[in-house]
Amino acid sequence: MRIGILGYGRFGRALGELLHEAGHAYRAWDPMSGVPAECRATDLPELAAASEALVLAVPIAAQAAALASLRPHLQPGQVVFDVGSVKAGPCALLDAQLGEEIPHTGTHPLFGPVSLARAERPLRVVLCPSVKHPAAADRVERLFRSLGCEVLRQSPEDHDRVMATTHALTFFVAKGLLAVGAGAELPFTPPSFHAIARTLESVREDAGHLFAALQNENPFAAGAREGLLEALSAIHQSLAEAAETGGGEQLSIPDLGTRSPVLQEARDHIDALDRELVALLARRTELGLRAGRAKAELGLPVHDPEREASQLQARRAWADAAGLDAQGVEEVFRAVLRASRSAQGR
Ligand SMILES: C=C(O[C@@H]1C=C(C(=O)O)C=C[C@H]1O)C(=O)O
Repeated sequence: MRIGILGYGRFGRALGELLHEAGHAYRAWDPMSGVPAECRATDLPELAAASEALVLAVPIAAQAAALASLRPHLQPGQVVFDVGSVKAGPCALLDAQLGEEIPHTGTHPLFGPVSLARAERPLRVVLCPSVKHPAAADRVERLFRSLGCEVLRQSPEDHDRVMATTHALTFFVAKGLLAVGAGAELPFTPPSFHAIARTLESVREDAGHLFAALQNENPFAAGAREGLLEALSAIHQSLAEAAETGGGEQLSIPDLGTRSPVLQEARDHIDALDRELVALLARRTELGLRAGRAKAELGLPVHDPEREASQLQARRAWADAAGLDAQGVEEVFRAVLRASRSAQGR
């Protein structure tokens, strides 16, 4: 399928790379940011004429204007979809501006430039079909599946309701934590903070317009924020009361039931950890394939003994620092490198 991307910001560019990796031809147009010459459309009419599917990858606040300027150049054989993080407004806009005539569907890819660069998997997409165009939803679903994505269908409202308490609240809490200095360089942090520290990092890296859109364009976000603030005040209040009365009953964490025996518990943790290791190996394989494609474009061979030697040296040093047997860790990485090379076809 020939794809046209309207809007070549951070997401448009990342989507273009994903399409390219999956072997799709795409072209892009953006009046603001520089599209590389090899995939740049001359102008909007030319982009529309050359594409079977058109992706609206502009900030939500700019969707109406972008769609209005695209509309005169669209044909009924094409399909249009947006990739915005909220769905009620954008899906209504697509329906209003494209109507019965131009097939369209709303989508929200649950990944972005940061998670794609880190080769995080699985890639998931929420698809909000227009009742007017069931076949368009099927076409766009097939396109995303061909990129290796899992596709989940939802109504725009159901999508936005879930996003209000997850996406919007995560950004809200992260903003608050950053505002009180939790994102600063700190001399030490406890393990319980590590997961949220990663969230702060990705929120900081996200485009500025995203925060406003998540909060203001999602019809359920304000209610979710109020609910969270009320819940936090109630906890704050009961902490203050407990401090006064010396009690702590209402603050005790739920009873987790009988603890599993030590061996079982250790094995459960080992299984969970190995599962994480396998997920990490999958990401590493993906990154190896990406490096392989980059080397192919540069005309370099897959096997790079110099790079491997320095990798093994660094990993031995990391093992030493962690109090592990350096030789054993080196053997693990030799196996990892062999698997990575063979995934790259060598
Ligand atoms: C991925 C690459 O290709 C090969 C595999 C490597 C790896 O998996 O880390 C490293 C060097 C190469 O022999 C690369 O060059 O970075």
